[in-house]
Amino acid sequence: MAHTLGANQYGKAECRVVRVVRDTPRHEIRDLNVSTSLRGDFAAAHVTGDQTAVLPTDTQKNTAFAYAKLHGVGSPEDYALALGARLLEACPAAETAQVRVEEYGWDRIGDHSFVRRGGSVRTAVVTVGHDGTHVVSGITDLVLLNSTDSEFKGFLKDEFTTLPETDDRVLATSLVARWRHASVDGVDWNASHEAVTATLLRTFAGTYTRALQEMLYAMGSAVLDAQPGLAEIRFSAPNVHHFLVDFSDFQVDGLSNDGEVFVAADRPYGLIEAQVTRDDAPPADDAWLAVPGFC
Ligand SMILES: O=c1[nH]c(=O)c2[nH]c(=O)[nH]c2[nH]1
Repeated sequence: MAHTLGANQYGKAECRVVRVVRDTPRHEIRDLNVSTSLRGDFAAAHVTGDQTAVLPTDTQKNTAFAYAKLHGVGSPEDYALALGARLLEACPAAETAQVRVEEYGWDRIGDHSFVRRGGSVRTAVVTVGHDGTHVVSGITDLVLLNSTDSEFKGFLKDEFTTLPETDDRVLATSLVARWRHASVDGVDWNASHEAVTATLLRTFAGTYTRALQEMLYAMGSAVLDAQPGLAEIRFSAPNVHHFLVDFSDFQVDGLSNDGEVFVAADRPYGLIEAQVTRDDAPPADDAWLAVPGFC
């Protein structure tokens, strides 16, 4: 039966490009989800299998990361214009190069610390019983990032360990934190929630850590120190890995990556969970019953 190749395009979808500008101690970040598509005369690739005209999607991805450094990300439009022009030039069979960008906004909470704009959700779990009432307040999807002051080294190694040690990495998490009130009498719930959240942010921004584990304990300790009315706090913290993109194999003179361009990976992720409890905390009874997502 006769048939004809119709519309086609190809590219790399959802490159999670994170650009850190760290020329001064006050870092900037731009966080993008970048997709590229080339359209043009790619009939041979489909019909005869001849890939001569095809600029690999892998190359398109590499270019997206390299351009975050070479051109920078002043704005998504400006970056996309530069990347699109480069892809069109690099692939003669292409008639158009489309670059689609989603940018995630971050608010500053320190010189090198940021909280993702607008995503977090306040939670409350109240258990009313004949023998007592418990309130567990919390926050989910609190996305935090430190662009320095984080290391991970000195860890246990075996024959399957390949992770390089690092004394300067991006530390990012989408935090779930829940805290149990020791008493429910006379608590200003809104003020309490605001104060705990502020302590979490301030501690995340102000603490040099050697692991996410150390950060959770620091945040938990700071919250219990500042809020005598709390009995305990529990955390579930995915380690949102930001891998330094390796530019060393690119044939571009002087292109280095000194902690400036990262790929934000979504899966798999480390999942670090911890509880910090005041020594004289009243018993939790069934305050945590059916509260999901904790160790
Ligand atoms: O903060 C971290 N804690 C870990 O336990 C761990 N494991 C790992 O591979 N990276 C990290 N980072």
